[in-house]
Amino acid sequence: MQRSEFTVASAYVYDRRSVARWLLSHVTRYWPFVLGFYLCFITAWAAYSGAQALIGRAADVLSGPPDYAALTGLALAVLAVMVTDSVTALIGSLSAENVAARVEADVRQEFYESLLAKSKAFHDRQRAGDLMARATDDANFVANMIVPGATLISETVLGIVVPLTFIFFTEPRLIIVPLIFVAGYIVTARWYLRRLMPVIQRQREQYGVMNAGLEETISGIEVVKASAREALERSKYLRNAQRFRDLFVQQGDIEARYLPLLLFGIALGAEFFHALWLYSTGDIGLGQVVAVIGLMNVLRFPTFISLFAFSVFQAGLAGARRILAIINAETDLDENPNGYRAPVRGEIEFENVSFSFAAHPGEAPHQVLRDISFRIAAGQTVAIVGQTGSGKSALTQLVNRTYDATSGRVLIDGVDVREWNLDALRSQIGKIEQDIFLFSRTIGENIAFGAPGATQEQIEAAARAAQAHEFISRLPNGYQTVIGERGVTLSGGQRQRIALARAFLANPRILILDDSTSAIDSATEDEIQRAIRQAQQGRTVLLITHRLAQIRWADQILVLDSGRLVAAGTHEELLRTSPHYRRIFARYEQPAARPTPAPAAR
Ligand SMILES: Nc1ncnc2c1ncn2[C@@H]1O[C@H](COP(=O)(O)OP(=O)(O)OP(=O)(O)O)[C@@H](O)[C@H]1O
Repeated sequence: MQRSEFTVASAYVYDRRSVARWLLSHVTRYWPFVLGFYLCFITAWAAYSGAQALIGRAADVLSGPPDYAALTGLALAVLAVMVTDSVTALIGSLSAENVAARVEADVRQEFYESLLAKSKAFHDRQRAGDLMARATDDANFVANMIVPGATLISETVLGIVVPLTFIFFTEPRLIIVPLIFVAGYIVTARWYLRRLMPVIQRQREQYGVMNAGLEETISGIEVVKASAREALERSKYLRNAQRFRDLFVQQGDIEARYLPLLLFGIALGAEFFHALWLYSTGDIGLGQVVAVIGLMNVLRFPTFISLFAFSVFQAGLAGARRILAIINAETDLDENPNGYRAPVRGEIEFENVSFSFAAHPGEAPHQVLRDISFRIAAGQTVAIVGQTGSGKSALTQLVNRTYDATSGRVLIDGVDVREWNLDALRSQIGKIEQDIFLFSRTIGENIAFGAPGATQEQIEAAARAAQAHEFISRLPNGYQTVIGERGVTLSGGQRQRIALARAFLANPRILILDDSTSAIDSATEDEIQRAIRQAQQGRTVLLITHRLAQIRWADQILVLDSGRLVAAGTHEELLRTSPHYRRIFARYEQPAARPTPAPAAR
């Protein structure tokens, strides 16, 4: 069974063992519509071919003595079958459209849920723009694969089989040429598809690459502008767009060599010749000649349209392959639905923990944490210090299972984090990241992100505790102010206070604060420090910070150096015993020459 960090109990189960099975399981979910489509289209093609046979019979009547009653009957019959053809084709199309629209929506939903279920390590390896291309464009191609792709292919098959059946019953000998044509058609169409498929697959991939580049440039537009890299980014995009265009030109080249149309022309001529020869020997009448040529002409549409239908179908198949590859991609963690659930007390223990980020294929894994052991009692505040890149963030990411330790154990309240139910564990651990992410929703919704049922009073109380209420109240719409894309309309300090309010409201038993007071002025810092001190009450806090005042308050300080825990203790102890700490302390002290707020009594 596939691992997953998130599952929807009521989700429909699709067969994901291969692309064909997956698509089939999506389509057959709506089998009554599929059945409706086929019944309608078989009727429509039978009616259309039947009309040709009736016209042939009319030609027979016309070549004999005048029989107006028979001609009127035949004309009415042609009218009736053509109306039947139109009505059933219409109902059939509606059924097919219904299936396509539903499958497209289902595929997107399934893809989205699978993305939510993947681990952070999986997302580290993916480019957001490429995932978006799969969710939007590829899902759309899957729908196109059904309408017009599969419907036109079905029409192609019906549009060949039905007229051939009518030809056989008109005159069995006249089936020879159409059968040779069908054999030639199958061989040439297969050859065409084999050439087309790799080009279309590359097209889909290239679209993902192009989209990923676009997404990166837009997300990093500030860096692009600050570095005056517009021209370079433009030429990179142009190269990607040209590669995409070239693949379409290549597709056009393959399509231009579509041989079945040429075969059809030859077959029509040969069949006409054969029919006339049988007519000249008196084996068949004029009506049969007219009917058979009419039926042969019916083959023209399916032969022609299959060129387009195959391309659309192949593009859908390539899109489906790309979507299913992500859905089926192995993820590292599992939500452990039957795992341990309990209110967290807040005790954290690392037992000989080592950790490496998953390496790219062919690369040696880069060990970030090495053989780390320590114990934090519930309710303690622990500062983690060390040079940049020493593994401070990585260490905290093992606590809430953003990643799993490569070896050793991380225990919360004496239970290995891997044995915890993932939801129970994560919902009780709050984190304020270095780079605070705010959603383009109202400030109130952002604060209530971890506690969706919170009332306005609770949201405001949390904002007050985080020293954020005042600035929020000054905003034009207060708590209803919608934050711009990626929170750009707020300053760094304001964002940090919103993140703190979010943490207050979620009220986690363990709180991780990653460098959360960097780059703010001292007045704001003072407010934030007050908020942080409040946040520390009654919970275990892991603090990654360069602020000496905060480090001094800590019950315990962990000193990391290149992924190793080189010292642990209180500020005074470490000053006496750890040269590493003294060095870090000295470095932190210099930029802190400006007044830092006095540590509050704890
Ligand atoms: N997603 C990732 N994939 C691979 N390597 C990573 C990833 N994130 C961080 N690293 C690497 O892991 C090492 C430790 O990073 P980490 O962010 O834990 O350091 P840090 O001590 O928190 O640094 P800083 O103080 O600069 O935030 C670094 O060498 C970094 O390059």
